[in-house]
Amino acid sequence: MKARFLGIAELTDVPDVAVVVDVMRACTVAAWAFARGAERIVLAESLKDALDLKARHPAWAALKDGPPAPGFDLVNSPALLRTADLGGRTVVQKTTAGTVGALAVKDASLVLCAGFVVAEATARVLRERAPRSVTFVVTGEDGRAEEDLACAEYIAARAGGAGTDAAEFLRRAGASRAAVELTQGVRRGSSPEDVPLCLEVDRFPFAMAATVEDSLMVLRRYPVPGHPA
Ligand SMILES: O=C(O)[C@H](CS(=O)(=O)O)OP(=O)(O)O
Ligand SMILES: [Mg+2]
Repeated sequence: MKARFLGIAELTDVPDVAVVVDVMRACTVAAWAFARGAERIVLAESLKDALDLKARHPAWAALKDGPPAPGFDLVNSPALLRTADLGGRTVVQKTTAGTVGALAVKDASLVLCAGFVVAEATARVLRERAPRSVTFVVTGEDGRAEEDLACAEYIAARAGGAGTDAAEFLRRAGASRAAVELTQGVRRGSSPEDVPLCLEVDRFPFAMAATVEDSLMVLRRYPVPGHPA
């Protein structure tokens, strides 16, 4: 399996298989939303689209990054989400990087969304599918976000079958600009517990895949052989 690591702006073709990585925090938040019972996550193109969807579907939960805002029910924080009851609900998510990265590869035949919390499940899907090449979308900081690159490289190594120690990858992610800013409370709508939650390797047994459904990009749990979805 050949792996390439690209920022969103570097995507010039439609990949066959794409893994969209946003450790801090969109993909970690998405995984927690599923763990808290969400049925699906609609990835919105814009804040306006998110609010329009919420207005048309009042039972849905709208989520954005940054500070809490009128019309939105949730912020992009795993720590603040982990006590939410989202049983059976649809979440609409709009963030600066993660949701944008997923939408940028919506025409790929397989779009997985990942962070450390679903690393092995994601790698396992790749091992099973065994594509000739995988495009890792490093969503943060124009493809240079160290937490996303480290996680992408870790998943690629695991997908290659190597027995890979997570420690050095986690050290890089923990020293990233995003981790520092989240720890210092520079980023709004956050908790001091967000960084450790984003660095929990294999916290969840499921992978996450996004597909276009009725013109919306919808993220769902993706069954992993040998694990409950
Ligand atoms: O919410 C996040 O972690 C970031 C944006 S910021 O940290 O609020 O500036 O968005 P994401 O798309 O999850 O990287
Ligand atoms: Mg990010």
